[in-house]
This record gives sequence, structure tokens and C-alpha cells, in this order.
Amino acid sequence: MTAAAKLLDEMCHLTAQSLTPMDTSDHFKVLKLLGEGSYGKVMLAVHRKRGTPMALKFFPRESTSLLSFLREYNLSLSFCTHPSLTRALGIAYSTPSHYVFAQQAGLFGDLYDVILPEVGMEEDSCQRVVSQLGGALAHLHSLGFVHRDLKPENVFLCDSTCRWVKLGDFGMVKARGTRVPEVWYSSPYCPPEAEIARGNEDSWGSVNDGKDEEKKKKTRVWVSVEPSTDSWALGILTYAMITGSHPWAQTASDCRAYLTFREWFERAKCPEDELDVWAQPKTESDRDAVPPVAPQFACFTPLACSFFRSLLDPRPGHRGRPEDTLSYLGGDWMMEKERMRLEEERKKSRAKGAIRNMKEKEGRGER
Ligand SMILES: Nc1ncnc2c1ncn2[C@@H]1O[C@H](COP(=O)(O)OP(=O)(O)OP(=O)(O)O)[C@@H](O)[C@H]1O
Repeated sequence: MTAAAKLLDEMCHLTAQSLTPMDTSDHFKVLKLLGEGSYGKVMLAVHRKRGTPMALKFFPRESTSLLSFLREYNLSLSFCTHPSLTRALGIAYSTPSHYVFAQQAGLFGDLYDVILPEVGMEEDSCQRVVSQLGGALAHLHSLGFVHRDLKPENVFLCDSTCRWVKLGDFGMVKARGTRVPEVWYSSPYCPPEAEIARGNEDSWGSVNDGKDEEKKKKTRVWVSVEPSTDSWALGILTYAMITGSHPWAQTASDCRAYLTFREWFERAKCPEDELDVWAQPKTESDRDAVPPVAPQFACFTPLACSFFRSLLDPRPGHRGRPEDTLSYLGGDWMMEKERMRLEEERKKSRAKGAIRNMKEKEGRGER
């Protein structure tokens, strides 16, 4: 266990003693719902005395253990010291039905709200987000923690143009090296190494004859928590931001789109010292040596293809680190033709949005 993970455990024990019962409305004016997840809801509130806006995160007591609540609170309070990590504000309390803590609020929604389907975001905004998330993940990893739940809904916006974003939701965070049962889930964010757990889940069956738990324990594959999980998710998130779609529906060997990528990856695999030749073809013969790109990546420049090959390496031990992504920023990622097509699509969506707003105003009798 790293020193930071030990310290986090210690802090959980200490704060467990000082968690006080409190009535939310005595201290906060609740303004609106910021979002809901599978564990609870998050409300925007202002502190009655100080006037400070903050996000109050409510965890139902009946479905949340005190320890998991305290872990998320203390992690956010003491270790999220990077500007792109959502920090807790030193207020935690309990009500008869909930555990609650206060956190910095992202007032402009989350990334999910700004990624237009099939169109994505502007390349500049996308690179800004990658740069910030790369730094945030590198910070967490340097302290010995792995986020394990990077996705658009967990990246909160502090302005409308993604100049400042914050990674949040630390409910899945674990210390690096912790042994956990591998879980495969049907999503592109699930890394390929998790597929070893897929057959097991299918074979567990649905009949609850009391032997299921026993069977699960026996067939469960235990793995070590590693930062490479976050690198994979950062690769998929970047693809989603820039194209508004996913490269494949699920990371599974029976998914056609993923298989095509795997085949391309195997063919394109080359010794480390040739990687730079692959990334930046300089001469005609270099260009001929470039292996054909998987169809989902054909719209990208060689620079962006290298970025994706680094983060989406199916071999976790070879996968690039979030901090390495900085070296891919600054240059073009989209091929010129595709960039122009997407820009046109974005203009159309903005125009549609403006017309819709105008119609809504007319409907309300405003001019
Ligand atoms: N600090 C915050 N500032 C702004 N919005 C937030 C904040 N925290 C959460 N939200 C919003 O609330 C939603 C749910 O929050 P969160 O993901 O933390 O809950 P959860 O129950 O842990 O979710 P999940 O199902 O992803 O595990 C987020 O997607 C986001 O839109």
C-alpha cells in the first residue's frame, strides 16, 4: 500500500468520529439539481452565511457504506490538489436519510452536454481537455491512485469553452496494486484485458440456487489495479470528443469494429525505434511503409493515430501514460477534409439551436 493510500485510510477512521448530524436547509439554500448518478444525486447550493456556491453530493444511507462515503470525501478533500480535479470543501455531515459532502461545483454541466453526436467538439477544445485530464490523471497516479471511471459524465465544466474542466466522481478510485475481481462491461471504455472475466459472468447463470455465490468466488479472476486502465479510457474519451461517436460499441473479440482495430494494431506493431517513422512519414518510401489505418481512424493525421496507438494499446503493459499525451498536442489531429466537414455540421447544429431558441421565444410571446 502506498503512503497516500495508508494516509487515506487513517483519515477515514478519524473523520468517522467527527461526522455530525445536520439539517441541509439550516446551512444551505439548495438551488437546483446538477445531476444524478447510480449512487445518489448532486445539488447546486449556496452557503447561507458565506454565499459560496457549491455542489452538495447526497449518498442514500440505505445503499452506501459509511466507509465508501468517507473514502470518496477524504480523497477529494486531501488528494485532489490538481486544478483539474474536483476538490471537496471540508464540509461533510449526515441527515437521517443521507450522507452528504460539499464539493467545488462545475457550473457549466459536464462533457456529455457538449459532445455533439456524430460531430463532436472543436479540435482546439478537445486538445485543451486532453491536456487538463492528462495532468489530473498523472497527479492521481503519482499519489498511487487510479480513477477507474473516466467518462464524459464525470468531467465537469467550469466555463463554456472547456478552458477549465475538472475530473470528478471518485467513487471507483482504488490504490494502485489493490487486488480486485476483474469485471467486464459492455462499453468501449472497458479495457481489453477485462475480457478474461466475460465468460465467467456468462456462465454464472441467473438461477439463484444459493450456489451462485460459491461459483462466482471460484471462477472470479483477481487482478491488480493499474493506471493503464485510465489511459485506455482517456483514449476512448478523446475519440468520443473529437468525432462524437465511439470507435466500437464494446471492447470484445466478437465486436467486428474492435476486431478490425486489433488486426490493424497487430499489423502496424513495429519496434519502438521505428515508431517515430510511423508517426511522421518524411519521405515517399517512409509513407509507403505506413501500414493501412483501421477505418475508424482513417480521418486522423499520423500524429493523432500515434496518440491513439499509444493509449489504445491492447497490451496494458505497453500502453502510454496520460502525461505522455502532452507531446501530441499542438499539431493537427483531423485530416483537412474531415475537419471542414465537421465544421460545417457544427455550424448547422448551431443554426438549428438558434432557430429553436427563436421559436421558443416567439411561443412565449418574447421578441
Ligand atoms: N462537483 C460537481 N459539479 C457539477 N456537477 C456535478 C458535480 N458532481 C456531480 N455532478 C453532476 O452529477 C452527475 C452525477 O454525479 P456523480 O457521477 O458524482 O454521481 P455517481 O452516483 O457517483 O455517478 P455514477 O453513476 O457515474 O457512478 C454527474 O454526471 C454531473 O453531471
